[in-house]
Amino acid sequence: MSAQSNKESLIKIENMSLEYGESINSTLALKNISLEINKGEFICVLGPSGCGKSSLLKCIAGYVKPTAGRVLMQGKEVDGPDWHRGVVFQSPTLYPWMTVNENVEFGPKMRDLPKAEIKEIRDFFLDEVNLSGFGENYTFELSGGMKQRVAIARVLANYPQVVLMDEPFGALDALTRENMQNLIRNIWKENNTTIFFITHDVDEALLLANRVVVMSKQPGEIIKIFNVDFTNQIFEKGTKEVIYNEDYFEVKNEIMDIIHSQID
Ligand SMILES: Nc1ncnc2c1ncn2[C@@H]1O[C@H](COP(=O)(O)OP(=O)(O)OP(=O)(O)O)[C@@H](O)[C@H]1O
Repeated sequence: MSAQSNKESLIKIENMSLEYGESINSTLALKNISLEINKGEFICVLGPSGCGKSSLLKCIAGYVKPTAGRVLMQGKEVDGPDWHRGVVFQSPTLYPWMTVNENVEFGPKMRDLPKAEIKEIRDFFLDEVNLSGFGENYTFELSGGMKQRVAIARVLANYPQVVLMDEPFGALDALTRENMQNLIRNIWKENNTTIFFITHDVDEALLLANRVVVMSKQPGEIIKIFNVDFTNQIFEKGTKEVIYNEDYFEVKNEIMDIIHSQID
């Protein structure tokens, strides 16, 4: 069964607007956003630079409070950060004085889990991100892609209900980026994770998401939501065949047209 046919609501954004600052110096970043994120979905958000994508993610994470409207998670209003909503940023935020093992263990330790369980969780997720064998390394000894994989393992080790990713692969070279896309797609599929993922890259969105949300220029509003299935097709056929199919180009062109119409 695809994630689309299994609709159990996890996050509900209701008529949300966000204004930074006050009076003449204020910036309206988001306007009237309504969106439902269902369990097991992989949602990618696209839009022109400065349209409010990161602001939207921060509101869902609970880092920023909307000026109007609200964000609900399983019916309860989000009123601050919480490990149920794990966040992965473009630059991995790891503790440089800790080893890879210690970084991944951090969340489960904070939750006072038994030692054996912490070790089990750590080993499981380091294996998921193909970093078994690097546990004793310090993070400064790793490449950019490896650091980002540690950051993903560290978030997943908390078993969050949703993983919020803000251009997580934006700073990586093209090959590492493709590997990371394959990795996150596999993690999503294997663990039935819910992922909310911001990107500038239309191909990245189409190759990962079940739904692609396209936003307007600032103040960010949702212009259109595309239901797509290329990510599932990749499991069956392989990346290249999907990219070169007609449906793919049709959706890609429509999204590009919308984004271009929003750039002055
Ligand atoms: N803390 C803040 N204080 C004031 N204005 C802010 C703040 N954070 C963001 N903004 C403004 O809000 C608008 C949306 O910013 P945001 O970073 O959410 O957009 P974005 O779509 O993620 O941008 P990009 O694609 O360039 O990363 C921009 O005009 C930005 O300058």
